[in-house]
Amino acid sequence: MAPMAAASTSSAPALVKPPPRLAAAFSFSNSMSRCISFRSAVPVGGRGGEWRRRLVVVATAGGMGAKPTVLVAEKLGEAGLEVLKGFANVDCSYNLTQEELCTKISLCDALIVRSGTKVSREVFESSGGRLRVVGRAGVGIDNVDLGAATEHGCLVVNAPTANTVAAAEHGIALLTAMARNIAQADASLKAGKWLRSKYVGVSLVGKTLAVMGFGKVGSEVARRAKGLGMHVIAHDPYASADRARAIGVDLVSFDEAISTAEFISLHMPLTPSTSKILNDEAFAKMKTGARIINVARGGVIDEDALVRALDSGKVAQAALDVFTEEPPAPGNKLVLHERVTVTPHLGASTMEAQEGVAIEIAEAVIGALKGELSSTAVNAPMVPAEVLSELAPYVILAEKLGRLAVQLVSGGGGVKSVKVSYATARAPDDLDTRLLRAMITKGLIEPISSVFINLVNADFTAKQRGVRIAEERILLDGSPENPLDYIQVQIAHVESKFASAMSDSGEITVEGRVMDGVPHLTKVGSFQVDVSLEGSIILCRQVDQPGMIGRVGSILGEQNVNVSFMSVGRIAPRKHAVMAIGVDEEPHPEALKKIGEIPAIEEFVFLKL
Ligand SMILES: NC(=O)c1ccc[n+]([C@@H]2O[C@H](COP(=O)([O-])OP(=O)(O)OC[C@H]3O[C@@H](n4cnc5c(N)ncnc54)[C@H](O)[C@@H]3O)[C@@H](O)[C@H]2O)c1
Ligand SMILES: O=C(O)[C@H](O)COP(=O)(O)O
Repeated sequence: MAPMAAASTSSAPALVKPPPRLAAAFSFSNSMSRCISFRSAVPVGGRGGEWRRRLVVVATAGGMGAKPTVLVAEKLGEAGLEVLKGFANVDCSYNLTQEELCTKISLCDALIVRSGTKVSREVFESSGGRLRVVGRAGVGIDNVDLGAATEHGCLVVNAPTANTVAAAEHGIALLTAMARNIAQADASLKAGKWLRSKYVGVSLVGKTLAVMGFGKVGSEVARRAKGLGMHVIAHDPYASADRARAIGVDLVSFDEAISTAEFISLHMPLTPSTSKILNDEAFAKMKTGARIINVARGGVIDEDALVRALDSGKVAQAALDVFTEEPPAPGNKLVLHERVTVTPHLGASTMEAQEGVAIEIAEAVIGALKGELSSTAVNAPMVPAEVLSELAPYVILAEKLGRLAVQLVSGGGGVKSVKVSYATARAPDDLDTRLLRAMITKGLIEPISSVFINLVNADFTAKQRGVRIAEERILLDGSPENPLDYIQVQIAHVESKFASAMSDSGEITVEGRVMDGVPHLTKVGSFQVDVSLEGSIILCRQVDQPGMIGRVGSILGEQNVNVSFMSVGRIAPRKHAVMAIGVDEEPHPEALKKIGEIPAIEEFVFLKL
């Protein structure tokens, strides 16, 4: 047992023993059966302890240190597969039915898909919690149930850039092919006909193209169309006018775009607000003889309305790479329509794009499996690596304060109103608290539930459980060198099993700081303490008198419980004091009982960190 000498009572908290090396974790897993833990904060020496990110694959279903398993459910470029194989067991199983996918998924840590696999709620439910990452080898994530992914704490990453040019080139290919009836003329000639007058086309130069969705693909299409001599306008409620102006494009309203253009090219994502955005009403506003190109998603067009517009002559032609149902059912009227040019979702299908996408998604999935926060995360905030590294010890502090606070609640389940205060000299823009909030949530909820919490599902889970977490910043004068001075967590409208943890205003209150890179508990209720946050903690309120530290220490010593820290905070000499004792092992209930029987001890609580 560690000696307990030199502990003292004073109004300033006394530090008895320096903390041993700390290695707490921001974990993407809640149990050793899950594949990753991001053990993020290991002081590696140097002044004040330098924090370095350390990524540890802790376990898979195959046991500690076993490789994770990645299911690749659609064809992926070889280069990406090679990258994956260097890190994981890779199971390439294409054309799975939903049932087969649901069966396989419980054995997989990651899943990689393109647009042809529906990653439904059922898939997440069937994974039994093992699936940590879904990688979408492409842009559109409308085939992934993001809500279900988030609820299951599963990160979704995509590969948003590698197929941009391919999609833009395909858009231009469809535009030019449609204008000159290439597909129809080709089919006709192959059928032995020579119909020169039937396939007279229309010119592009000087015509107006409306680009609907001025993102990555849309802007590349616009750039290329300008090269063809077209007048390009765009509609995108979220795009920057400066960026559009830089390539000579005017941003206009939806109605202006569709009513003034001869060609309308769709480049927005499929979302509830873009679903069937081209419908009867929109077609009615178009110029007669308008031409439509869609390399975005089939669902942004009301396909029945487009058939009607084609049949009435309102729309002269359409060129479609994407369909509401893929593959379209046999007999689909658009596919068979004489004035519609179709391709089977080939926008991203160039050799170059597929290799690029495969590498991009392989790297994103491996990063996510290692616990790194991804720059292409779709359902989690992106936290830059340098911010993460700086926040690492505060991340641990945040989780432990949450854990302590909830264990102080009698009953635990009634936590509804939490206030987190960040005392900082930094301006709000220089302190991103999302990660800290997520970790406090993890600390608050995990001890009282079977849910595991990570950055993906923290806010969702808190909301679902009716836990309201209000954040406030206490702006301090001084140097903003460190991100935070202290974090305080308060739980309101609850009773505490340790009455001294209640602040004067009636909330359970715990406060902590990072000292020399190590998280410390520095306040409980209105008592100041100082105990390094590791192992477990015993908090005792006692009548402040000599010999208390020795008595408690001897009881723990008899039980071979190692004391790592002791500190005492008191209100005034010989009145009440709160003693915080850090212990490496969980004391036997008998020892706790004996501590409780010391006459001067008024209350005590044992808390696991
Ligand atoms: N056919 C293919 O193989 C293929 C290949 C790549 C991308 N895509 C699809 O193309 C689309 C665009 O991809 P991207 O990489 O350019 O995405 P992006 O996110 O860079 O761009 C989408 C743009 O749409 C805008 N937008 C959102 N709602 C809108 C609305 N109601 N009206 C107008 N604009 C709106 C956004 O502000 C954004 O600028 C996606 O649907 C993607 O899935 C298809
Ligand atoms: O959204 C995308 O990236 C494209 O639609 C490509 O889809 P694919 O990967 O199925 O070709």
